[in-house]
Amino acid sequence: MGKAQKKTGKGRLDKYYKLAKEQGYRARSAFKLIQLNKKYNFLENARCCIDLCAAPGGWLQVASKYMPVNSVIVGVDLVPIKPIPRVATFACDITTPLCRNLIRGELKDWKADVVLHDGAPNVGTAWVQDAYSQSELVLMSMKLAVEFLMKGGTFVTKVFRSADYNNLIWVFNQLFGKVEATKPPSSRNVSAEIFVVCRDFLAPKHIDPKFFDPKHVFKDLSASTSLEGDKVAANAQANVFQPEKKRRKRDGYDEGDYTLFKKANAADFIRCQDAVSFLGTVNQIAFETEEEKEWLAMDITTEDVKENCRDLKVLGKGDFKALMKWRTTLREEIGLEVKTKATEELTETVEITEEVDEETQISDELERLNAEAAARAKRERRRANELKTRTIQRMQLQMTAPMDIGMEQHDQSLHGQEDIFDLEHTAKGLKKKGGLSALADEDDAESSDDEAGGEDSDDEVLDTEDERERKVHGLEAELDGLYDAYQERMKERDAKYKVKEARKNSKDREEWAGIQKKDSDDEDSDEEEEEGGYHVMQRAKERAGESSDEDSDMDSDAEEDSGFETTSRPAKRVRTDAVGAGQRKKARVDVAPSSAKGKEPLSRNAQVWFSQGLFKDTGLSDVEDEEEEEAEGSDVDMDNDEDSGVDVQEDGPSASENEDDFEIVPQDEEVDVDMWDVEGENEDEIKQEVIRKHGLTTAEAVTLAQELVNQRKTRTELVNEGFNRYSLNAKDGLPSWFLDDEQRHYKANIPVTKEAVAALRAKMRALDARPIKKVAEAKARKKMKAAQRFEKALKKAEGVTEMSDMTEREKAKQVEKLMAKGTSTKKEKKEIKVVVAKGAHKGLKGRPKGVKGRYVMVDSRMKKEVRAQKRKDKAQKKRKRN
Ligand SMILES: C[S@@+](CC[C@H](N)C(=O)[O-])C[C@H]1O[C@@H](n2cnc3c(N)ncnc32)[C@H](O)[C@@H]1O
Repeated sequence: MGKAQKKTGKGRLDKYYKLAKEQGYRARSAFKLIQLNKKYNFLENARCCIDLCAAPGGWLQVASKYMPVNSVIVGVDLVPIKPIPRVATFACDITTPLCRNLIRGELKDWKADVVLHDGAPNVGTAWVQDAYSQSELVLMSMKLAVEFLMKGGTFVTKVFRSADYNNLIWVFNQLFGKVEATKPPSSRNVSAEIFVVCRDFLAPKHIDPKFFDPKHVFKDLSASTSLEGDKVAANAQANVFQPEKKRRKRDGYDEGDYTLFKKANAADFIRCQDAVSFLGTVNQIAFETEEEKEWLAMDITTEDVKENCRDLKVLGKGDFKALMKWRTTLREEIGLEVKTKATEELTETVEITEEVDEETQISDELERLNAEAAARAKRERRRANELKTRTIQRMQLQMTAPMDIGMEQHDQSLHGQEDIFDLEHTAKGLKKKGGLSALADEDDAESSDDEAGGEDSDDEVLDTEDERERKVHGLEAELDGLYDAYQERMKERDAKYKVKEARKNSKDREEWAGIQKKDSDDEDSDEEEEEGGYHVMQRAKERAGESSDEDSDMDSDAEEDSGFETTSRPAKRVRTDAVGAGQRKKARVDVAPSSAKGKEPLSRNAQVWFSQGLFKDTGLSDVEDEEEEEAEGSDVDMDNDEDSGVDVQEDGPSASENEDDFEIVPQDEEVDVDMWDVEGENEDEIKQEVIRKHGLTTAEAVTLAQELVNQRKTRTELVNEGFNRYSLNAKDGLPSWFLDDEQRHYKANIPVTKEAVAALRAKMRALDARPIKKVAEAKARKKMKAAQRFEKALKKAEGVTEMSDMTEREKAKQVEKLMAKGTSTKKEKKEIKVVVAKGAHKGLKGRPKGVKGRYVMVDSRMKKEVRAQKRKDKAQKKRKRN
């Protein structure tokens, strides 16, 4: 038995208890209604519902959730119900006329589509209604139901499988078209409750009042009582003599007695007529009264007897015999002489039983001798299977027999929400909360309760195991599929992800970790990553066709400045192809000087070094090669390019080939796996592409170049170092999520020198600092005009100094003025006054009085008159011509 299994109170903390807590239902019974509704769908279309015996309100919560908004929901119970939105509640006894009136007041003229009843008499409390048995309560609830139900309505009620059961069903059948009894999976097996769903209310005009009269409905009960009594006795005997075998109580529970545990007083046992039946029906004999306590203190009441009285359900044959002997002795002691006869009878019975036992023992022994080995093997097998089942249950939480949870496996009654009965999900949820073991334990308990089922469990377990394997495979496949789909979606939506992918691809192809530079540190590698991101971003943009004019400006700028001409050129080509033909021409003009400039920053040493044969293959000597290419290309394109004498662009098929050269090669796992296959023809091409593409644009490449230039490394060393522990990392058969994870966290420590990083940073900074082209042009224009003004001022100043009729002081002043004017960037605006000649001034020539500085004379009508005059002149000219 599991530790988490709280069996107190019928194992209250079961999965539905937990689910109810999780989902905010007030009672685990809410799931009973959910499951009933899932099966019969009576809530979805209901507009009015009455819940009789509704406290604490679990069913009301479900009704409120599943019924359409604005439906009328009324809940009644003896105890007050905490408010629930959209639900009217009141405390009342459903068997009283007051309750009827209250419901009527609440419903007004409405009729109910559904009446629910989950009532159970509050046995053991002081309520008046205790007098009512469950069956009577059901009958009362039905009485209310038929009063408020509309034709075709549904009545759901809980009944206990007692002797009244059939009578109740008969009555239901008289009033409803369809009557079905069902036990929802959430109803505990140990509970005798069953739910009857009565649909299609016939709404007869006249209902026989006898249908609601318990005396009438249950009238044949007493007749069957003696029969029942016999059955109970027989059952009890069976319980006593075969305590290890639980007999199912198929005849229902005794009226008002729905508990399994029974305690009786010792006096009852001693004084009862049928001690055997007594022992078969009672679980414990208690010594509570003074008299009984005296019996307890007597010598004949041995420790064994006391122990046996504590738990009668585990009595062995010897125990039983001892208990019966004790009873007989005690009866004699207390002088129950009148009963002596009966005692003798009973003693005889015991003796007979003893004889039967001896026979059974002999046959048992024989049986044991014959089948001992087989039985033991079977037992062991069963135990192993039980263990397996338990493990599987724990793993899957799928309930070995789906019927344990029944229809809820695909419960959609939660309106498209997560299926609470889909234990795959539920299990996960519970697992998180540590409820898994509790669930599994509960299942264990249930399975151990049901021992009879254990015999057939072999096949079941095997099936479950196969199923489990299949399930695990299925889940894995599903997970893979989901992961792929997730990646696809990420690619589609997330530009950043594209960039990351591109970076990943390029890194995969590089796989270079050869140079072990001691002064490299984490910071450097981080910087390298940062730097690499820019280029990857550019490449990703190019692939996605995102290049813009601004980008192209940046590129051209970059190229002008770059000391890494070889690498920036291919990027340029791709870009120029991407833009339109007109732009291409312009771009080519930009390229020409940059390529010429590009060589400058390479030191002589470097140039000499890169011109070696070694770099012919690696692409680091591409400067010259590409110049040659350009020369050839220019011949082809000369005709098209009027402005440019230089053309680095090849049109036609060869151009597109080149274009392909600079596209990111889709990541091919084979490339990684076969990377050291010397005979692989593609390998060199791929390498060349990588080199051409990256060249000295990455910090690693710069480091590598430095190492080579400074003769710290030879080619052989470089190649040897290429074989490292990372190079043999085969990726065959590994799931993609694992590879992705590795990609993210398992990084080769690529040594990068600080110098390399600094060089690339400086380059980036220079790029960032450069203004865009138009601004630069405007600035240049401004500068040029300033220079022109200055020159002009200088010339004027020279003229001033040469003047002989001016004093030196005057000359100095004049020159100063001129120079100030020449260097000033501000343009002086000449203020012109507009003077309207009015009155006496009209037609006057010369400066009008009181006006200083520049002025212009205007007439108030001048504009119109001038235009009119022009029109006239024009017309005259025309006439003359004609
Ligand atoms: C099992 S509970 C109902 C649980 C409820 N369906 C839920 O989901 O929360 C049974 C209820 O019946 C109520 N009850 C018993 N006899 C009653 C009566 N005569 N009138 C009204 N309520 C009664 C009890 O007070 C108790 O709250």
